[in-house]
Formats: sequence, C-alpha cells, structure tokens
Amino acid sequence: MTPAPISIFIVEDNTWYAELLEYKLTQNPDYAVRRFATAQACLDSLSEPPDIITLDYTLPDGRGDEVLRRLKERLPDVAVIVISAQEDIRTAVGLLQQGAYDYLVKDEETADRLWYTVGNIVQQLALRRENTRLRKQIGQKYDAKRAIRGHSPAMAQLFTLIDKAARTNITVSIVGETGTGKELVAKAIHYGSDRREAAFVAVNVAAIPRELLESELFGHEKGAFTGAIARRVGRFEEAHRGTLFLDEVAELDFSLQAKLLRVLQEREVCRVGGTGAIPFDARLMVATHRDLASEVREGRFREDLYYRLLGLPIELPPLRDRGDDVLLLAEGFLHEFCQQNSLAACTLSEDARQKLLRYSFPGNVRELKALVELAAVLAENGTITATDLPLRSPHPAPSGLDGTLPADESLRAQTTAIVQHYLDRYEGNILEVAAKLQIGKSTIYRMIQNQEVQVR
Ligand SMILES: Nc1ncnc2c1ncn2[C@@H]1O[C@H](COP(=O)(O)OP(=O)(O)OP(=O)(O)O)[C@@H](O)[C@H]1O
Repeated sequence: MTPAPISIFIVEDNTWYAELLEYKLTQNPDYAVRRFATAQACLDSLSEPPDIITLDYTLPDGRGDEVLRRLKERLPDVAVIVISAQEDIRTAVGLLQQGAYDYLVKDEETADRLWYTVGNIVQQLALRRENTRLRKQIGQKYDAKRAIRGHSPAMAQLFTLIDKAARTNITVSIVGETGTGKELVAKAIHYGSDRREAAFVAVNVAAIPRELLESELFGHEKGAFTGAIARRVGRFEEAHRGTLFLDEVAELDFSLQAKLLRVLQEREVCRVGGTGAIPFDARLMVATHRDLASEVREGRFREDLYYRLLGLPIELPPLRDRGDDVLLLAEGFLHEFCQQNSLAACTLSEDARQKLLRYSFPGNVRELKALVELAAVLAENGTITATDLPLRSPHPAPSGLDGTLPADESLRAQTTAIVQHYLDRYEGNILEVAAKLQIGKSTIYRMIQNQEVQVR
C-alpha cells in the first residue's frame, strides 16, 4: 500500500520566499504543498487538515503567537513550524511553550533546516500511523469472534460471557486444562474492552521462582536486595489503565496470596524496598487449571482472596468435549498454516477426520494446532490422511497410548508417564520438553511442583 502523502501548508506573505520553501519541500514527491498568503486563508482551509504548517511570524493579518493559538485550537495535533525574520529567544521560547514544533530564523539556510525539521516530523508521523495501524490490527486479532473458533454450545456460551466481561471492569477468573485457550480468552476480553489502548500484561506465576515473583509483580527500588542494581517497575504498574493477567494463580504461595489481597483491597502497590504506596488502575484477570474452590477447601488457597478473584468465572471445556469444533479448528489452523507457508491448500480425508474426533487431546487446542501443521507438511497431494496424523510420540513412550481416547482413569497416568519419559530423555530441560510435546512450560512446572514428575 502506498503511504498517504504528507500535507504541508506554507503560510507566508512574501511570494518569493514562499516559492523558495515550496521548491525545497516539493523535492520530496510525497509532500503535497499548498501556499497561503494570509492567516485567514489558511484558517479557512482547515477542513482538509494538513500534517504540517510552516507559519511566518509576521503576517499582514496576524502575529505568529495569535495565529498559532487559533491553529492549535482547531488542530491540536498539527505540527507548526514558526519562521521569523528576527532571532528573539523569548519569543521562540513562548511559541514552543504554546505548542509550536520548532522556531526557525529566516536566513540563507532556512530552507535546508526546514527540510530536516519536516523530515523529523514525517518520521514521527510514520511511527504514529504505524502505531495506530498495529493497534487496529491487534484489536482485530483479538476480536473474540475472529480469534476464537468454535461453534459448539459451550463455545457459544463463552462468546456471550466474553462480551459481558468486555463491557465492564469485573475481575475474570478463567479455569481450563492446559492449551484450552485461557490466555486467548483473556486477550479477547482486554481487546474488546475500553482498556484496549493500554497494555495487556501477562504473568505466568508458575514459571517465575518464588523469590523473584514479588519484585516481578510489584517492582523494587534500587538496592532493595542483592542484585537490585536499578529501580524496576512491577507488572501491576506496567498494566496501568490496561489489564494484568495472572496465569496459574493457584500456584501463589501463602505470603504472596496475602500481599496480593492487600494490593487488591488498597488498589495500591508498594515496591520491594520502597516506602511509598503507588496507586494503580489495572483490570485483573486470573487463570488456573485447578478448581480454586477445592484449593480453598483443602486449605491451600485463602478464602478471602478466592472471593476477591472469582469475579466472573469462565470455564473452558477441554477440546475433547467440544464435538465437531475439533474439525472446525483443524481446518482453520490448516488453512492459516498453508497460507503462511505458501503451501497448496490441504483437506482432511474422512479417516483423518475420524481419527481427530476420537483422539483425547491432552494438550487441547495447542496440541491440535501442532498436529495439523505437521500433517500439512507430511501430506501428499493436498490430502491429509490418518497416517499423516502421528498421534504417537516420535520417541517410544512408556505408556500404551495408542492415539485414540483411552479410559479416563488412565489418561492422567499416561500423560504423567510421557512427560517423565521426556524429562529423563532431555535431562530435565523443561524448555526442550515443552517444545517437543507442544505443551506449556507451566504445565511441566506444575507437574514438578505437585511431585507428579521429577527432574532426575
Ligand atoms: N478456540 C480457539 N480458536 C483458535 N485458537 C485457539 C483456540 N483456543 C486456543 N487456541 C490456540 O491454542 C494455543 C493455546 O492457547 P492458550 O495459550 O490461550 O491456552 P492456555 O489455556 O492459556 O494454555 P496454558 O494453560 O498452557 O497456559 C494458542 O496458539 C491459541 O491461539
């Protein structure tokens, strides 16, 4: 797409000088220049607002400061460069304080200096335009209806809840197995809400060592502890006016649960080693794969914090309970993958569809995505058959997983055995294991924490 031209108004009553500036600026074909001999003529033409105005300080119908004020009233964002015959520091400072972008004195180098100043403004404009474009794109990306696929009744209910959550600031608690789309839902709510222009900050509580987590969340002052060589702003502060998403919130230990509760009650954070309280305005969303209510019953999670965090509860069903959504998702991921990799479009054969429908997907949507992407690479002649869907792990796992839905009781045991097998094989390298099995690191950390698996 060709970028929009930069519109520049030259307001100058000296025709020769105006032509000189125009001649210089039009050397860039992207600059569309118009000339005005009076302030009024320029003010009358603002219905098509320019990006930049060069303003002669002494015009027949007004002084620069007065014209600048009127221009800024009408177009607060326009960049105005005032050009004056006199070098007067006090006038220059006054104009800059009034919002002028720059103040240039008329001499033989003015046209060159104007060229550079305009160049700087154009760079900033390009960044601003890019920023707006990206924000729009991100907003679309996380438009719940677009990013989250699913037609099953459970998903229809989910879309209703996302809409409701996006309309208010209510805390949202999302529960679901690994890879069911908890973070995706949190983003959809954030980007559908009034907070979309500010940051979405995600923190995986299970992935950060306990001793670093407090400073990660609340920040620290320089010298607060060994290694705190500079002040650090915490995630709560980073999420100011936006959303803070605390993933795996059930893994918080008791002392941090107490601190989080205090922060949420006071709506203020205190940096580690700091004395003052800093107010914040972040919307909170939390996620966990655990049943928080039973964590409370078992005495592992504070009841008062539970009620603070519960807000609007959203439960994400495992993929195996979403019926035909498996096929809808598979086809969507296939289409995207083939497009992104310039592959010819692929379709799923009937036996492949049946295999996907029967599989249990312990890694849920994340696993499905990885599986069909691999299948797209393996497939011949644009058709994915059952054999292109290698449900078995490439390394012999110590379980009898045969790729189809096993009995519920044995599923957890099989998952645990597979993860343990890979941890042993890759000498406890969690990143590597997570990548090989296409599961979240947090799932592995969680299994280690629960002593379901060990790093040996
Ligand atoms: N309904 C859906 N439609 C399209 N893509 C989805 C859907 N659900 C999940 N995904 C995709 O699946 C992957 C995993 O999703 P996400 O990270 O949100 O899961 P999670 O539940 O937060 O995982 P974890 O528990 O491991 O943190 C992402 O690539 C996400 O875009």
